[in-house]
Amino acid sequence: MSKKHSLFIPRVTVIGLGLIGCSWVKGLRVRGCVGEVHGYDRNLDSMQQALQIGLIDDFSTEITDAVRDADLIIISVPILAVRQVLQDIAPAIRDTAVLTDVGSVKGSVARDVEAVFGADFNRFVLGHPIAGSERSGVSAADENLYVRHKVIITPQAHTDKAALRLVRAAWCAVEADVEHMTVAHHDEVLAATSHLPHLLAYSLVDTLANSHENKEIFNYAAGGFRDFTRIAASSPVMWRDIFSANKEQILKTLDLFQHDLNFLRSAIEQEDTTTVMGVLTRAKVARDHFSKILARRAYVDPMKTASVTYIASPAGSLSGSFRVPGDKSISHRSIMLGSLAEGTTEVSGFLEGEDSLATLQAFRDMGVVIEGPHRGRVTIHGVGLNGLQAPPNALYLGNSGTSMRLLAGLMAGQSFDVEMSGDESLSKRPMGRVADPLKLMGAVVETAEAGRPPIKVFGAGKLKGIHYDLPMASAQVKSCVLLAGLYAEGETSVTEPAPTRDHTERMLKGFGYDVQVDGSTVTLQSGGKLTATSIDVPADISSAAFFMVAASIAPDSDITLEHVGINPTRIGVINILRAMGGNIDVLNEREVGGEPVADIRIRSAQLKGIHIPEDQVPLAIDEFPALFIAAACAEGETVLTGAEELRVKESDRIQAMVDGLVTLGVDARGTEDGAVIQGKGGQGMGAVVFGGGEIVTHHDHRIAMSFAIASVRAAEPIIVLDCANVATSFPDFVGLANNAGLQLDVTSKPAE
Ligand SMILES: O=C(O)C1=C[C@@H](OP(=O)(O)O)[C@@H](O)[C@H](O)C1
Ligand SMILES: C=C(OP(=O)(O)O)C(=O)O
Repeated sequence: MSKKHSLFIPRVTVIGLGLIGCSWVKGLRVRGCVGEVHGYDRNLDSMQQALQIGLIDDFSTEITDAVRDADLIIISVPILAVRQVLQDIAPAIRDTAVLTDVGSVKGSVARDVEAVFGADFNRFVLGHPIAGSERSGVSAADENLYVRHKVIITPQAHTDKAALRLVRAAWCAVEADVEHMTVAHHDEVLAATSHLPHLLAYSLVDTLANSHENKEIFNYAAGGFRDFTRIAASSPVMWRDIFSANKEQILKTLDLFQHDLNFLRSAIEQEDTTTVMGVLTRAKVARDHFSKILARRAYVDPMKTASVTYIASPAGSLSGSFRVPGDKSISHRSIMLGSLAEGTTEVSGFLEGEDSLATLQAFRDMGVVIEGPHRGRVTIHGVGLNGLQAPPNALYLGNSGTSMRLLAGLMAGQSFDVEMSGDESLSKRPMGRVADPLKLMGAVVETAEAGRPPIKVFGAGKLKGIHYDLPMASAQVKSCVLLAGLYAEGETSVTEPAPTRDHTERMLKGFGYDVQVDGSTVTLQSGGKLTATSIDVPADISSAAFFMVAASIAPDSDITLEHVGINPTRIGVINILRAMGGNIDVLNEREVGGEPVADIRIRSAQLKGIHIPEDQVPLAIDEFPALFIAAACAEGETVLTGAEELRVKESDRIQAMVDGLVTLGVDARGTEDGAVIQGKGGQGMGAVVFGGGEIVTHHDHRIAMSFAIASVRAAEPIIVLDCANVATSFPDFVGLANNAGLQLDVTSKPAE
């Protein structure tokens, strides 16, 4: 869509009437930003055609005539023709004229400008639009070719500011996104992202065309060949010029590529399928990530997620028997221990949520070959306790506190340095709680201000085993210390103030590592090894909790949640709901890979308010947002105490829940370590509890899902804002919820 622009350039000359230059002037013209446009091309036909379609107002067969009056001269010719053009126009240009180009290599053009005009010529602004099309020439000119496409300008130290402003404005006027880079950086980046792929495409087509079986090859060349070589149909002159003008950078990236190609070749020759899988899986992940960026059109910052809103309309009862996704805590640990094991670990039921995928990616970044996930199946080619490699960049752990805290412990035992960062929410969460014990063990750890991420762990020297009394009931801190203990001299033990989830201890045992548990103290020695195993990840009781509460509070509901993990350190939600009068049956109890599992049947029940026993708090720590909704639907008051940890989760969950409840008309207030909620369920199961309203989730997945389920007792729709992070722990929450009987609509728009 074109919009009017305040820029006005009286006279523009475009030299070289190809797609790139013509689209720019057409865009300027359509938007009313130019007075007259003059054209010059070596080809008379092109000039006549451009005149005919009104793209230019006149043309000259003498290049000097074309530029004589121009305020802005756009040079859009093949790179190696630039110097001659500059020499030809030098005697004729006005001494206020601004010049610019659109070439794919900037270093060579900078050298041409200097050679022709001298080192202090400051009115040439080097530019390069990253846009194009298979079509070419005057007739293909498109006034919207640059809309929201990147244009890179590479100003030099001496470039005149006013000239720079003019060229920038001329690109912005055609709605391009202008970025600045140095000349050298531009040529390095483009060599890798554009020049090398073109070189390879031309070379492959040439190789195959020369082969004896070329007929055969081209007859069946529909798939990969076609996709890979599309760009070999581009202009040979243009690319000959680029390959020569950016020779050094292209050769550098080609050498790197050849080295890696040889590596892959020898892996195939030696039938080293793990190495081959490593290359393929890493490449696939990178390409998938890139596709997502492309899908949002390359101009959107990939770190910013789309904004997703749930519109939760009043719904009836819940029914059905279904399985929620895999346990997040166990999924994280399966990747960690599987990576550090000797041999190949097979995981099924893995949670394909963003948090556990962040852990998976971190280990890929450290050189572990991991296949999948595919329908919850993951194959991890363990590298042994000392087989991790330094990652090429900082590990990005998104929204996931578990990833960062557990990894901190493991990283302290490595011989390399690692930096770990996360999203806005994770960047606010306390990491001092893991840095402190690690420092006691001799690790060198740095955090940002006030113990927040990013966190740097330096692979300095030897760790020593310690005994650590946990200052808070945290499984993440406990696990961090134990995992560091795998690398620490002697014995490491941790005593917890209250039982917290024990998946690390159980899984270490499952991998054959000796772990002693004595009351509230866990002890291990270094020097052992992990042996690969199979892991069946049960459904996550924390995800099941939303349906346990929803089915309890929605009238006439009866659901069964299949294969749910009921580890005794996780069943607080069942105990609390039962204490409130919930109708919950735990069926078919069994043990799968060291973790107890059951099917859980939940039927509607009139709940009553209680004072939640403090010993249940760590056992239900992630379920409180959902339990607050249950409390609002209960008869009488519910009091929560001893739950100050809720204030340092993905959001301050006490505040976020209380605020949301108040918005929906419930009398609730936060206390330092909990909340007091006046239940509105006294009118019976059929009565509504919540009014409509707009809920601020602070991008916290559990706040979002909790208010979504509140709709089963709402009078009006509940609008739940910023729900994108539900994907961290519960992909397809909406699909499962709607199947069970909720009425959730989703609206999504890309990030601003
Ligand atoms: O160890 C784990 O997998 C987790 C421990 C808990 O955190 P804390 O250790 O901070 O209580 C929990 O809230 C988190 O969702 C997962
Ligand atoms: C607190 C949670 O996770 P984490 O600490 O891993 O971000 C959660 O999932 O509720």
